[in-house]
Amino acid sequence: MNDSEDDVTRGAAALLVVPEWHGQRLSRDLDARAEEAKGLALAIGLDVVAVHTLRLRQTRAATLIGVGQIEAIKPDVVESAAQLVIVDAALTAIQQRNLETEFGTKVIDRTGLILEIFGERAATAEGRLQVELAHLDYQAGRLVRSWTHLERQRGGFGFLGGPGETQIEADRRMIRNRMARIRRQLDDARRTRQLQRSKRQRAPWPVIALVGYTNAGKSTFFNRLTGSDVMAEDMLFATLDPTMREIRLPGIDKAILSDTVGFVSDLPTELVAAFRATLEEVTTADLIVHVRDIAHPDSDAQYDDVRAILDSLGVNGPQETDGKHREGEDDPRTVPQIEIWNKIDTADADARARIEEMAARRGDVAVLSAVTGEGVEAARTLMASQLTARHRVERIFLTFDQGEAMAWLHARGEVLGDVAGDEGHVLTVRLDPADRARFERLWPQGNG
Ligand SMILES: Nc1nc2c(ncn2[C@@H]2O[C@H](COP(=O)(O)OP(=O)(O)OP(=O)(O)O)[C@@H](O)[C@H]2O)c(=O)[nH]1
Ligand SMILES: [Mg+2]
Repeated sequence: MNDSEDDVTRGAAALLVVPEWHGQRLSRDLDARAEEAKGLALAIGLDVVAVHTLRLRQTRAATLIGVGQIEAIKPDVVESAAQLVIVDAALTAIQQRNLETEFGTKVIDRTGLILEIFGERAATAEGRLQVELAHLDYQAGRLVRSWTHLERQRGGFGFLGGPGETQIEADRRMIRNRMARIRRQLDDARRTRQLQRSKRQRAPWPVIALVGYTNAGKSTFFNRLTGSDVMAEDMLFATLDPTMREIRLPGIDKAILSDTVGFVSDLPTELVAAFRATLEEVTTADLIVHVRDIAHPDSDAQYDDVRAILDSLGVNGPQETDGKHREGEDDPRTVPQIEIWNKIDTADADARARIEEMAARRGDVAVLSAVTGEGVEAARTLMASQLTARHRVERIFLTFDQGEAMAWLHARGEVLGDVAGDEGHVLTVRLDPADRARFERLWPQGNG
């Protein structure tokens, strides 16, 4: 095995292998997949010097890809002076090791790559713990020498140079202990966050969460709406930790807009939990805005990936077979959703006409360009109308000393009437059913 892997860092030359085999991710275009994988590599500063897309008739247990294909790639590894080979698939520990021997370089798979990015991007203490946990989980299954942020951080676990049994056992124990400690720390962090969130729920402002596939343009749209300057780049996973800002919408004085981590297909299972925790904000949002790169060749496949994650978060409500949004759904866990079909400026005239026609048939879609600003006003109006669409008119009695509840109702709903009696007010308020329930929790009616 090659011994130079510790030098593999940012700027390293990488050769990318994108295999495809029957029954796997057929919804995606192989070239688009190669582009995405390149984007992932770029996101941690690797320099992709060569790309090999492969069609496999069957996968090989020892190396995933075929012997002939390995032989075909080998000379290119040498010629391109690649220090690293990235395989855009999930490799077993054995496959990874065998390929490293064949190529004489480090080999990482898609999971390893995404873990690297998350490791580099996680900015909060909790985010870092989650990523480390995912990384340890991944490591535990493959106690071989490997290139990981963990090693870079802690100077290695001693996987170097084919460790003996005892060394591996010791490493395993160390990993288990560390994982247990992280889980405890994460539990603490989660409790703190829940506390903070329940405080925030008292705040009367509606929360809008932007979600979407990585690079769809969430941060660009966010910046346009908020006039702020969140990192928006042609880079996958530019945003990892959620960012929140106040915005104004037509008829809504104040709402909180939250930018979130981008989704990606085949998210490593080890990372799904970390990913979900990052997205917890989304589950308590008043409106989910799904930002899509509508001109991307894999736009539909990306849509399905995002919907699947939203399903797993439980925000899509009871599932219908056609996967369409439900109209007038009252399940309190269901968060209303709209779609932003972004990057319309990059579509050619024909595609644009088709896209606009499709959007016109739906009441929950806004077509726009976050870069040129075209369509953004209409999107703001759509967001505002969706926030108020489910509202019902309610009558609520408040005693004179319930000033805080009164202010909450004024901010959160639309007060249509206020009749003062001997003991208090009877307010006629247009309110979202979810807010009605929230109000009931905050100020239970009947005790005051
Ligand atoms: N042409 C065009 N480019 C856009 C548009 N919106 C965003 N982009 C570009 O797409 C790239 C990604 O934009 P971001 O806003 O960072 O995307 P994101 O969804 O926040 O990505 P992650 O944070 O990585 O998940 C950037 O290069 C943007 O300039 C658009 O409407 N038109
Ligand atoms: Mg972003």
